[in-house]
Amino acid sequence: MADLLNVQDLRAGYGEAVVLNGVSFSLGEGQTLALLGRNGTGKTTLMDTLAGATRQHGGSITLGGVALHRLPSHQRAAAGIGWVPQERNIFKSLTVHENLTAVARPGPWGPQRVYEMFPRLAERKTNLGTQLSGGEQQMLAMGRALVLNPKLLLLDEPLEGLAPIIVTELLRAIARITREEGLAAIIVEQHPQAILAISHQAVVLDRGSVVHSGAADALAASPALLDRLLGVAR
Ligand SMILES: Nc1ncnc2c1ncn2[C@@H]1O[C@H](COP(=O)(O)OP(=O)(O)OP(=O)(O)O)[C@@H](O)[C@H]1O
Repeated sequence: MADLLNVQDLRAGYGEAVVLNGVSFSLGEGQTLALLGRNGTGKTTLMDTLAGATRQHGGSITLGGVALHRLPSHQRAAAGIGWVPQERNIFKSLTVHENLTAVARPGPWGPQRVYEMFPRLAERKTNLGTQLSGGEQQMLAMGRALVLNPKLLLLDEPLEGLAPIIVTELLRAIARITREEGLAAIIVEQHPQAILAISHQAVVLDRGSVVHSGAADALAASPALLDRLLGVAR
């Protein structure tokens, strides 16, 4: 299978500070990768670096053969990165529908398809971002990334702080988008079992380096290894 994303010997961080030190991995088209690790190990820094929001000190990132290194964030979106940051960053003064139409790019994903995926958003089309619950904001943030018609979706802790019923709804949508619709994704999660269950690959970071890389189902089936890598057999 052809690689969609190739990360080689990546060094990146904030200003002069280097957080990621020699990170390498690749991801095939249509594959989902669970990005795991204890707190503060560099997961968000890696997502932000793929999206162009940190300082890259060395190494390379290619998406579909295109080098991303010199591209600013908005050009990476055009190159195929659909980034859903931890803070969600929706436009709070715009309506749900305006949030989606403001960034939509040509392709199979448009606002209508987002509403089919997230019926709650369809009901809130004319509500402002400020009027949405945390779960609805997360759905809108994902919808906004989807209407960019990306090649790779980056989801940074999409389930954090949400009620169990919303977590179930979001997990079902994420599984549909990745497993059924075949969109490649990298998903960061603190509680890995649910994400490992829908991922093909797993990468574990520790202190800015990759300490484990392999099949997601093998890691999910190894509580002792999960315990060693993440601290608890979750
Ligand atoms: N804006 C920033 N400026 C400087 N250092 C930062 C910044 N953001 C994060 N760091 C540092 O980078 C390191 C990695 O943090 P990062 O947020 O990437 O980890 P993480 O694995 O995503 O953690 P968590 O699970 O807590 O979100 C930490 O030492 C953190 O203090």
